[in-house]
This record gives sequence, structure tokens and C-alpha cells, in this order.
Amino acid sequence: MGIFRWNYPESSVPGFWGETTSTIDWCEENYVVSPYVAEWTNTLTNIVFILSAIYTTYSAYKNRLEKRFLLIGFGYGLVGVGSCLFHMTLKYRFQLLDELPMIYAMCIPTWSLLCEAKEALLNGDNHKKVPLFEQIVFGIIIALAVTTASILYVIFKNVDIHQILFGVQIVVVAAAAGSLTYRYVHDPLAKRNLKASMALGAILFLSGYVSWLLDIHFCSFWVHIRRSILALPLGVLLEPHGWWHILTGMGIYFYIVSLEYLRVITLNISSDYLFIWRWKVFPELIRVGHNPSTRYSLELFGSYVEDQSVEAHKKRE
Ligand SMILES: CCCCCCCCCCCCCCCC(=O)N[C@@H](CO)[C@H](O)CCCCCCCCCCCCCCC
Repeated sequence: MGIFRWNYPESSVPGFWGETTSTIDWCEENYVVSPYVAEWTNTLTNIVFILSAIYTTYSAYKNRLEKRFLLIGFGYGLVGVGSCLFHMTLKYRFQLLDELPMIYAMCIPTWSLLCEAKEALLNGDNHKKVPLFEQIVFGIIIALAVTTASILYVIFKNVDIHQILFGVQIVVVAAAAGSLTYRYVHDPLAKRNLKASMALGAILFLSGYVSWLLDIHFCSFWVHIRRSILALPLGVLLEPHGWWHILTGMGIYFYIVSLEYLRVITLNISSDYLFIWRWKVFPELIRVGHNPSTRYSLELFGSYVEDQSVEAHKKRE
């Protein structure tokens, strides 16, 4: 037993939160780092969701975007808090606080994109909004479907209901955003940036999903490597579910920025905004009048701009 390397405990460790009542207990061994945190890595990695939710919500407010993007950020942050409590305690009530906000938060971009698709299909490029009544009907249909699914999930406690529904929502949002970009975004630079941001978002999310599957289906292998080779504290780095949090947290940030940019384009107000890549890799929507404090490029891996002022690049468009 050293200061910088110690073995995993021989037998299971009783924890502060008592009996596990959640329907899922992930591969990470419980209470091996702290008696107050059941799954150390799976708890701490939720900081990625919480920080990206705070940042996207702040950006949406600063950019004066529609309230739907504030709601997305709030829902995203609630998922991060729920997931943190779920992994810290392995209590069923906090598992629901993780999983139900996921499918409710996903309703917002699903609703927004279905309305945008209707606008684009019916009105082409003249950017006429779908009537408020139809937007409300879309919202009620989606809300009823997801509420029914969540009631069935709580009654039958079958986690597949939640995971399949969430997976369908993610695919619908990704497909609708990609289709709208392909058919209704004409500016070459805007199209390249949207494709790059969505593609990176999808790659990050899919990589996270593979990590999620590895955690579930190869757990004995990870436990063997952690116990016989890595030991603690290094073993906390080999937690595939923790990497799911990190990768999907980044992927969802990329998608939220893409949806914001797609929205200002379909609203025909993109002249008030500039799509940038901070440090050439992190996408962000900046409103004219706010100059970024960090270096940025106008394309993924593009050259840094000389003049940091947003207006300078808007004039060139
Ligand atoms: C795309 C814009 C989204 C904007 C709104 C964000 C709403 C919040 C979404 C949060 C998702 C990340 C989940 C974080 C919490 C978590 O990981 N919870 C797990 C426990 O830690 C819980 O078990 C949930 C797991 C759900 C796993 C479902 C996997 C289905 C993936 C389908 C992949 C399809 C490929 C899509 C490619 C684009």
C-alpha cells in the first residue's frame, strides 16, 4: 500500500447510501474510492454535462436566441445533476431523475426540428413560420407520446423502454438536422461548418455509445485489468461508462451549437451571427458585437483569423 498506488479492496465495501435500489449497477466497483460515492468516476464525469449545459445556456442567453435553447440547456443540466446523483447513490429515484429528464429534454429539439422541417417543406426558402396552432399541436403530440412511454417505463421498470426511446429521439434529431442542412442551407461556408459540427458531434456520440456497450458487455475484463494491472488510483481512468459521459457530453455540445446555427439560418437572421471554431476545434455561435476572447478560425482546423472582431468577418460574407 503506497501513497500513489494501492490495491482494490478484496471484498465489496459498504457505502454511506446503503442498499442499491437502481435497476442498473454499472461496471465500476462501488465505494472503492470514497464511502460517500458509489461510482467515483461515473459520478465525477457528469461535470462534462453540467459545464456544457451551463455554457450553452449562457451562450443562448447572450446571443438572444429563442427560449427553446434556454430550455434545452436547462434540461441538459438537469440530466447531468440527475446522473451525478444516480451514480453517487445508486438509488432508483435518482436513476429516474437521470433518465426521465433525458427524454423530456430531447422533446425540445425534436419538436423544434419537426416544426422547422414542416416550414421548409411547405415554404421552401421564404422562411415562413408554421402557424402557432400547428406548433402547439406538434408539441402536444410529442409530449403525449413521451409521457405515455415514461409512464409505461415506470410501471414495468424495463430500462429498454427508456433507452430505445432516447435512441430514437437522438436519431430523429440527427437525421432532421442533417436533412434540413443538406436541403435548405445554401451558403457554402455555413454548410461546411454545419456538416463538420454535426459529423463531429455524431462521431463523439457514437464513440461514447461504443464505450457504453463495452462497459456493459465486457465488465469482467475491465475489472481484471483494473485490479491486476492498474490498481488505484489509475484504475479510475479505465471506466468505459465514465468515457461515455465525457464523449456524449462533448458530442451533444457540438449538436446544440449546430442546432442553434441551423435555427438562425432558417429564421433568416444569420447575418447577426458568426459561426466560429475556438482554437480551431470547438464550435460556437457568436452574435455580432461580441468579440471572442480566445483565438478562433472560421472553419474546422482553419487558419486563425488575424482580426478578432466578429464584424470584420461578417463584412467579408
Ligand atoms: C442532440 C441535441 C440534444 C439536446 C438536448 C440534450 C438533452 C440531454 C441528453 C443527455 C444525453 C446524455 C446522457 C447523460 C446521462 C447518462 O449517461 N445516463 C445514463 C446513466 O449514466 C443512463 O443509463 C442513460 C443511458 C442511455 C443510453 C441510450 C443509448 C442509445 C444510443 C443510441 C445511439 C444512436 C446513434 C445516434 C448517432 C447520432
